[in-house]
Amino acid sequence: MSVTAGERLPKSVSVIQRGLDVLAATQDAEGSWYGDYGGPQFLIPIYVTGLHVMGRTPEPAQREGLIAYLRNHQNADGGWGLDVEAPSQVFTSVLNYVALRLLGVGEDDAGLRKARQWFLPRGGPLSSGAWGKIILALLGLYEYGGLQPIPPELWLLPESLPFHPSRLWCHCRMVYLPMSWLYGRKARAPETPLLAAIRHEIFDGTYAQVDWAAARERVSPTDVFTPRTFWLKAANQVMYGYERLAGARLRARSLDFALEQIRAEDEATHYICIGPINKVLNMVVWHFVNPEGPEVRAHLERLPDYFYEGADGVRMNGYNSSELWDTSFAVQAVAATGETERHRPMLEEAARFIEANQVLEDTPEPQRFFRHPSKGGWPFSTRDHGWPISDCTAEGLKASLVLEPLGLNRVPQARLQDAVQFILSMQNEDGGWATYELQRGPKLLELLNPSDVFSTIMVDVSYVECTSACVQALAAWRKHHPVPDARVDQAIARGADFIRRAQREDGSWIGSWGVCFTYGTWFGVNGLIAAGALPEDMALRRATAFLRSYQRSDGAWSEVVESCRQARWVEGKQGHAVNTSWALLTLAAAGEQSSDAAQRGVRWLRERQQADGRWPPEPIAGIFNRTCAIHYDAYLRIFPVWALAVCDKR
Ligand SMILES: CC(C)=CCC[C@@H](C)[C@H]1CC[C@@]2(C)[C@@H]3CC[C@H]4C(C)(C)[C@@H](O)CC[C@@]45C[C@@]35CC[C@]12C
Repeated sequence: MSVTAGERLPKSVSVIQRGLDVLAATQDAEGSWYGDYGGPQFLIPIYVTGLHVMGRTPEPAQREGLIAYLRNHQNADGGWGLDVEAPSQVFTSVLNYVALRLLGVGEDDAGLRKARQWFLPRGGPLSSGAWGKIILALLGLYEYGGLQPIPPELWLLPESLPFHPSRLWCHCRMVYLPMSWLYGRKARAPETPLLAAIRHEIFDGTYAQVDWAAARERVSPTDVFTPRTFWLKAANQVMYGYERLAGARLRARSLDFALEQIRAEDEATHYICIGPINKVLNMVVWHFVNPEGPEVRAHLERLPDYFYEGADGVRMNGYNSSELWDTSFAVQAVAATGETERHRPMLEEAARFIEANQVLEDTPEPQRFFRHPSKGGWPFSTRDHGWPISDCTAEGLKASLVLEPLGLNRVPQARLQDAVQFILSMQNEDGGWATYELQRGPKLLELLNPSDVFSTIMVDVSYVECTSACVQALAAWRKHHPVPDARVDQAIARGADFIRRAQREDGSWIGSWGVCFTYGTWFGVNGLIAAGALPEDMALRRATAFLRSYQRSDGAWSEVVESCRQARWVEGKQGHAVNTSWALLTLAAAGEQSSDAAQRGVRWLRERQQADGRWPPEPIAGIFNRTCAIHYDAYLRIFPVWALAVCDKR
């Protein structure tokens, strides 16, 4: 049945109610939506390596689950990709091979034989992306002389230098911090017959003949997303030279400095750490410092925070959860349906979670440990994690303000004000907002990105998503708290300018943390509208025209991770409910909810719902650093309900 422009479809009541029932049924006891946050395929090997270096193995049940997971996600060609949907790379293939061997799978296992057949002809460890070599060096399966140098002395350089480590994006900084300590110590697991056997297997018996200096430069084309620049190669040359001369006293001082920073990170995050990589690496550092010490024990206790049991085995997640983020969106989605009385208990619980997870104080000595003040911010996951993010704070604030008129907000006014201050303190000079901190270094630092497989990891820069969320939150705050505040007004105006400048020629915005143009454009449009853009604004009209031009004949929208990698729209095989929801939310925000395009999308979304109230699984909708997909478990439960609610309002 075709729908003519302006014709209204019957209200999606039962579809929305079934969707809401699913949301209610899957809410956690703490009021959040806890779920899988997996996808990257380099986390389990880093974990297994860490344990092995420490002379430990996972508990038997976890061991079985990890093996199952790795087997389930081996590609048909024998390798493993950067994430579960990606084509094979040497980095993840060698590491997952080693992980399976350390977990007890035999060298003659058919899957492992196939893996060797995939990575050996491609150069094996010698042509792995950079992080693979570092992890192998820890196991003594690669020589430190074959790595790009990571001297801890970099930390002792004047902080005013544009490339001082404190200027790096905090994720990059926090991963390279323990790496620099381990590199500075040339830390290495004790040799065992198993490691000797694995070394023989992954080098096909050629380890003794390797030219390690040449190996530093080698990377398989499969692992290159960000080619090494002239500047990186030059910096590496300087650092190789330094490494040969490095004096013991300066090395010791820099190792102490790095260790102090590691301790600060551990304590500020209750040993969860900013992410799973530095979590494991920091733990390994402490193992080398004091294997029986309290730090190692504290780390071991918080390891479970990163694991999730799925039908495909035990997954290691990319964060300690996405709870605050998902809960904030869920609240806004439920509120949009208007079903707030029926779902009051669900909202009450969510409000409790949001209140309980705001960060209430700064970390100790923030300047000494290069931390932006945290008070008032919300993190992506939980308060214990301790790293607030601009847009998570914005969504936490928006959700609180949505709960307020329902009498359900539990965050006191003074703390809402703190959140506003936190957001204001995070605005960059270009008017936009980055993720965790102000932009600290020049964008040109990206020319020194040594990771091979990731892009945009060096500097925290302004993103349309973060900027839009902050503008929306400040605008919502201004409505809620109509006391004139020039700082808020200016911040909104500057944010809107940034969003306008970030719009692409074709009317879209590219997403950096979601796939891809539907995500970015949802943020771009909502940011402008929150800042006061009128329906006839050309930026909005161009954005909706862009979306309409990519609508499928069945009414849906569909994008895949390749969209982010290639920075151009790449269509999926079929419609995706999450992309369709973002597109519909955008059209509705721009006043086009009754359009033919929107109503065809609504129809597709409604028909796609299963009898159990869920939408069927679909490809991953999350992304980071342009290359790695990451799964947002709750998106399929939140966004379709939200989109149907706003597109079917009378
Ligand atoms: C250091 C590298 C290259 C890899 C480790 C992985 C992490 C960088 C990323 C894993 C989770 C991310 C994506 C995290 C998740 C939430 C987003 C967001 C949705 C809040 C977004 O709007 C702002 C950026 C995010 C914080 C993220 C940054 C990158 C990760 C930590």
